[in-house]
Amino acid sequence: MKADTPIFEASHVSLRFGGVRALTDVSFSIDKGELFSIIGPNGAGKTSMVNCVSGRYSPTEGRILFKGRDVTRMTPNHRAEIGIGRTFQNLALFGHMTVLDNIMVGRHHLMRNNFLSGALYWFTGARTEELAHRREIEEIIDFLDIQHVRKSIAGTLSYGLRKRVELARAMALKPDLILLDEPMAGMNLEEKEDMARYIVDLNEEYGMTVVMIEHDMGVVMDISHRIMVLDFGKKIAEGDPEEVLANAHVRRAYLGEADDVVMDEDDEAAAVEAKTGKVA
Ligand SMILES: Nc1ncnc2c1ncn2[C@@H]1O[C@H](COP(=O)(O)OP(=O)(O)OP(=O)(O)O)[C@@H](O)[C@H]1O
Repeated sequence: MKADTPIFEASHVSLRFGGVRALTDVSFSIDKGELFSIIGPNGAGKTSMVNCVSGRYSPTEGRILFKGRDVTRMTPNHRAEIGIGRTFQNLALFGHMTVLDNIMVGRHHLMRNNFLSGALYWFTGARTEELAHRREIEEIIDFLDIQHVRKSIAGTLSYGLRKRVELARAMALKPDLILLDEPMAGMNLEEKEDMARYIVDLNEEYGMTVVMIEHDMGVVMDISHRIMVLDFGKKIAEGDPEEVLANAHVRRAYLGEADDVVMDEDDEAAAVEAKTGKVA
């Protein structure tokens, strides 16, 4: 990858579900080290976009590039292997397993050796590998302040702590790009503040590029370097927090403010579609 190649690029991405247009011709790019947020009203296409990045959905049209490589048709597992990690809007932890085991699950693909393979374990370097692996996991556990619950069963923890464990699992994959789907959802103010700090630190200290969907505008404006705004599946604005806040399209989409932006025919059609689920 050339030094100036963006770590991620979406080029003219459209996504349809039958007659519903979830995304229409969305293009954007993210530089290595950015903390990039995607915002927009309900149904704007944020989750659809993130799913196109993670590989859960394949765009109907357009291309997805990661580190300069075309990954448009690559499976989510393969994308995870090359450095795209994610958390989910709804928690996806194994509730009956311990915190530690949940985090280890995230790491399996990184391990060259199967460390359960008996005698080979001692002679193949698997043991050294496992020790290094454990050390890194413990570092992440310390980083997210979850030492005190490492042996607890995940399903018994508070919601805020479970969100943190889920973040630990995604971080354990050592992704270059981490997708955070509503990391503050359902949290109280204190939990939100903690989570915001962890996200800034994982971006700055671990050097992970972050793509975040979040409904809490205070947090988004506070920690994002750049923000893309979607409305009815289209990109309506992109820029730093100040630019986005000052943008007339955004004010209308969020606050219902009248402005001098006139909807074109496609916008009207998308609006009808979003309300009725039918292509106009
Ligand atoms: N699997 C699906 N099948 C059919 N339609 C879908 C599917 N996923 C999303 N959509 C539709 O695509 C549009 C965009 O949805 P999406 O979930 O991406 O929006 P969002 O911005 O993430 O919304 P929210 O903030 O409510 O989570 C909506 O009209 C939605 O109903």
